[in-house]
Amino acid sequence: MSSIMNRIPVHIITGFLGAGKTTFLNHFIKERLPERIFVIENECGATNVDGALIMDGVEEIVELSAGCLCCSLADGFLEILEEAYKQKEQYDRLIIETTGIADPTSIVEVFLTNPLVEKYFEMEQVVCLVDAGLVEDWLNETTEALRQIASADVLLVNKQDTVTPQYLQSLKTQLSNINPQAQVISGIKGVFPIDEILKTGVIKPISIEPITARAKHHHHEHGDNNSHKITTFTLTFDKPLDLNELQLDLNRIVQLYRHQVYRVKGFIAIPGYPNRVILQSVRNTFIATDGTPWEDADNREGKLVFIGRGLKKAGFEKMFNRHLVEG
Ligand SMILES: Nc1nc2c(ncn2[C@@H]2O[C@H](COP(=O)(O)OP(=O)(O)OP(=O)(O)O)[C@@H](O)[C@H]2O)c(=O)[nH]1
Repeated sequence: MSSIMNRIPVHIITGFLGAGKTTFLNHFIKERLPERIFVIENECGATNVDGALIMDGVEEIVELSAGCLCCSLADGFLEILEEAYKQKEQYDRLIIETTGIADPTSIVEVFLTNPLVEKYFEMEQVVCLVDAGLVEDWLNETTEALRQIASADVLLVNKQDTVTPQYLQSLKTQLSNINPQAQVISGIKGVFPIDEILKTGVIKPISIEPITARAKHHHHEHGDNNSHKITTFTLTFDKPLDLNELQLDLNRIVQLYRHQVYRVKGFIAIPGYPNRVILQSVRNTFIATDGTPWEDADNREGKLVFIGRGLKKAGFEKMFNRHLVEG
């Protein structure tokens, strides 16, 4: 138990090319002084410039330039984590800055599914920097930007000086519509409220409730009428689900729809179990974790938010409804 208590907090900073990740990282480090931060920088390609741009005040910067964290995670990353763990007395937090085209869920996956890594490190949140002026273009032209936005717990809309206040407002609404679970904050030059950001994170069971509650406000469809053809919808279940049966289908979803489903996250009730079961897709897997206990007064309703491209709610609804059981 004590090792769980002392796990090292991990934060992922992602965001499309040039969105302001390094600028934000420097702000983070400055704001948290005298805390010591261990930074893992991932550069895709031969030249590794980001490391040189990071300000003083970090305990250590490890640069991983052998390949994208997203595409060749394998050994290099685990070795770096092992090294980071050995030095754990020397710093307070671990921050991983991904490349501008990384899929951050591949990194999240390691922290949630590798038992050794999970024992020593605690995934706190995925922070995604968004370039206010360019993000619409990136969403139209790439899939990476959407994957990053879909997997984030916090969306930091940077470079607000490059757009009008009206546009900024509509962009923030659009981002909330895409990822209803994420907190959306706008700012400039990477300056964002770190304390507020550190409080977020839906991966931790305890915080799933308020965040899903926020999703209620955007509980409508953004399918074919959305210019990016991005679909976000929420399935609600008024009864418990048979997790064993469901698991087979969940795995089918992530295999069959892996190019379309970018994120699924939420919680369900299962018969006779006292806690919410948190379900989330992380890359090609579905992970079920323990959530907060149900209170007697709760009607055990489950909710799952789907984010992807061209997903049809009705089909998923039908599939899930097959697994509804009496509580
Ligand atoms: N106008 C404007 N420029 C900004 C702002 N924030 C950062 N920049 C500039 O945007 C450029 C990219 O910032 P970085 O922090 O290097 O972005 P990054 O996401 O780390 O970039 P990559 O690692 O190349 O993907 C730099 O020239 C920054 O000075 C902002 O709020 N407004």
